[in-house]
Amino acid sequence: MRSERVKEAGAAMSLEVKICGLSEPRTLDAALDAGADVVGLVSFPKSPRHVSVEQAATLAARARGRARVALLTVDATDNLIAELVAATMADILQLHGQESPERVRALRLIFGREVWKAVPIGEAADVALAQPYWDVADRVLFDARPPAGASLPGGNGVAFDWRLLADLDPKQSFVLSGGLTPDSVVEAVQTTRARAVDVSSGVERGPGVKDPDLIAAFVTRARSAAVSSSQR
Ligand SMILES: O=C(O)c1ccccc1NCC(=O)[C@H](O)[C@H](O)COP(=O)(O)O
Repeated sequence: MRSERVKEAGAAMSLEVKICGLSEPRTLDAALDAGADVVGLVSFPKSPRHVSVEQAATLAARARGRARVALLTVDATDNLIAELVAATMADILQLHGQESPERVRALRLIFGREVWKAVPIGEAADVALAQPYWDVADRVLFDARPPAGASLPGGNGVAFDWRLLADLDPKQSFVLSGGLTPDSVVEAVQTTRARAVDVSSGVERGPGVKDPDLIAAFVTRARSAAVSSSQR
């Protein structure tokens, strides 16, 4: 019995924290110094967080050995992903477009990387959109559905109703994303019992302008959320 409790506590306390959309060494270092588990690099030219292949290579080299690197793409071609993977040796491919389950399966086979598939949540029925991805992706990343007229499929600083995830099988390992902030991450983790969280806008002073203090606060609060959840 005790070993189960210890295992559960360990699992709950091993909340993984991803800081996404890092684009310069100074704020990447802030995320690394804060203890982020994953740093996300966005390859999507319309994004204020977009980095070139060369920039991604520099940032990934800086993170190596300190955090896992997630490459974030949107309906990207094999060639672009191959170029980015070769330049960064990224650990995770985060697919944030309309990629089908078959595409997810194929990319995982081609590149041999962990694959996270973003699923947009706007209403209860949207949670079922994750169904076909559980078996092909390593993780589903639940993000808020972009608001009408948004130019980005993610990184919009919009949260969804976390209660919509209440009926998920606890064995399903997902990443909670969408509008999280240092002030909301504790409630978000306690509401969803997420084992991983992801943030971009909530640690920025402006679009694409990451703030080291907000990054540190987010990681600290997320860690405290994991501890308090494990004690419930
Ligand atoms: O961050 C972006 O600019 C972005 C652009 C295009 C597709 C996805 C993007 N971000 C994906 C992420 O993983 C974000 O961290 C996630 O959407 C949460 O963003 P936020 O609500 O701003 O915290």
